[in-house]
Amino acid sequence: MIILATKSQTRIQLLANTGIDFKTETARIDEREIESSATSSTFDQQNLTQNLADAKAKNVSSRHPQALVVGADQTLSINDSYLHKPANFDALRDQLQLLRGKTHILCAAVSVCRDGEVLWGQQSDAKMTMREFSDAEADHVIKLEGDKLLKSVGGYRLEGPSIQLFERIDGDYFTILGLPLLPLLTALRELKAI
Ligand SMILES: Nc1nc2c(ncn2[C@H]2C[C@H](O)[C@@H](COP(=O)(O)OP(=O)(O)OP(=O)(O)O)O2)c(=O)[nH]1
Repeated sequence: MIILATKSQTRIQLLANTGIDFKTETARIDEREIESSATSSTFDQQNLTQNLADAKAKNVSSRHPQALVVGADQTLSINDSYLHKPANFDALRDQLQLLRGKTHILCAAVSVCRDGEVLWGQQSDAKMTMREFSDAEADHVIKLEGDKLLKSVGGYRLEGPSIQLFERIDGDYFTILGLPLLPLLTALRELKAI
């Protein structure tokens, strides 16, 4: 049995769209605690993101040792600082203004675990360059998308009207949505899970 260790509707939909049969369970970890203990040393977004994905997979695997558990995480950095899912619409507007006209990095990591042991993991980055959009343009996107934007680390959903806020995107679509799907499918085939 495959378990996706997430509460993310985006990740659930991405994996469901593949036709693979799986169950979901939320990982019970303190992401901020893991992040704060990591950022005391050098800034290493890939390593932090992979550690978070591993931690989510291991946490659920501890409750389902026979299952193949997939964990994933996504971090956003700009100028070596992390941003997180906006808490409300004011924070969302502030975050979009911070990202406006600049390039930020999305890193998505995925991990496959069984009986508490990480069998495979990989992460990938995407470089996201936003336009110098106006406040009115941002408000229009927020009006169209609503609180779904608060569930996204960048405060945007690439597959929706948010795309109007972007100048350039360098990276894999699935990485941007938070689940490096193609490497995951390869790993699941190699593990004879699909
Ligand atoms: N639909 C959509 N979702 C996005 C996009 N960019 C990021 N996201 C979502 C995917 C994840 O749900 C979220 C990244 O935050 P996390 O990695 O902390 O995951 P989250 O807390 O949502 O769920 P999880 O930790 O897996 O239970 O942002 C996008 O362009 N479109």
